[in-house]
Amino acid sequence: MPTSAPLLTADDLTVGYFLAKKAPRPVAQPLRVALWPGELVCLLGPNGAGKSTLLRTLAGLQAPLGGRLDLGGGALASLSAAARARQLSIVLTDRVEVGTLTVRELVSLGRHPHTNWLGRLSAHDEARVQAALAATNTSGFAQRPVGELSDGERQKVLLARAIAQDTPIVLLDEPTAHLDLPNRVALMRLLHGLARQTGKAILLSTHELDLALQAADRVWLLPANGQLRTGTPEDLVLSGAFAAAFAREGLAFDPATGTFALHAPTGPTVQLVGDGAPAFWTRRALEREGLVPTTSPAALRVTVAPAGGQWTSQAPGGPAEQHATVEDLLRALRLIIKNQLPS
Ligand SMILES: Nc1ncnc2c1ncn2[C@@H]1O[C@H](COP(=O)(O)OP(=O)(O)OP(=O)(O)O)[C@@H](O)[C@H]1O
Repeated sequence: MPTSAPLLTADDLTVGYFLAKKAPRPVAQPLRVALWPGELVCLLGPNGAGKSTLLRTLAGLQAPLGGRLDLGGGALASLSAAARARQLSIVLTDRVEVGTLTVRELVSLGRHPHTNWLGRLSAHDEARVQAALAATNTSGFAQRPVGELSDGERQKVLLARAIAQDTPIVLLDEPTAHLDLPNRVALMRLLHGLARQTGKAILLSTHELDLALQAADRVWLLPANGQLRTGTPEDLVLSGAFAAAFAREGLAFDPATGTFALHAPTGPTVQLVGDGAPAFWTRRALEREGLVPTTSPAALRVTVAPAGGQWTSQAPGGPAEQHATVEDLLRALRLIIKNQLPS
């Protein structure tokens, strides 16, 4: 745990909605959390668990049903909108209507909480805008109208605006939603570096479980039962909390590989001999076939050459057969299973 003071604390905080006749409808159990400087925190949980509701509440856009929320040492509710905007920026998933603003103009709006009443940007403000455009790889279309951008481009521009706002706390609701895989990885790397280098606390909700487990310093795990758990990704995986939060019938999280099992085994066990990338990908192919790869001795054996490019299969009592591709190997295994390993 960092030694400095937290930037934001929530105590006994209940988030949710007031329904008809002011009846409160909490979407999570009362929670106690803190955001620390320099940490990238990923808020994970299944659909409808309450991630957006929690983010909006932490940003002061939605009143809590109960409890206490402090920002920068004082109650969040007591801060003016301008003071709050100097402490905290948020990017939501809602589509923002920006008229004919160009990318640069929209990102420049991020400096608004720091400018005087005329709203004129200083050289320092301009430099911040420029740096935010560069960091998010959006300088190339700075002069284009935001209305003409693709969803992924717009998402990066909104992040650029939040970075230009340069607040100690940054909250992002599903910032990876419209990005392709390389851009998702780049974004997580950017946010992790930003938190580390600038001491900001960055909290983002995401359904990118794999990326979040790799990048997050801390995970806030919000399961459907509304009981928030926090910890390092590793502690939450090893304790079983992560698997429990995403448990579904027939879907299991495998803590040994950090992935959800896509294929249910239906075939025999195969001893897989070999290591490195060739063995990893061979294992994936065997699992897709419904086989159960193991390192222990088994009647059926597959050996992967250390440099890849060559596989050997061997049925019980049969000769060893060479294969040049995974495709050939799988074809041979299907024949062996059909003819020599009757179920
Ligand atoms: N304005 C609203 N009034 C009442 N209930 C709402 C309102 N907005 C959302 N909810 C409910 O609050 C719960 C949490 O919704 P929320 O959008 O916070 O979940 P989420 O974890 O962000 O979901 P997702 O991963 O699908 O985006 C859901 O049951 C949702 O139906």
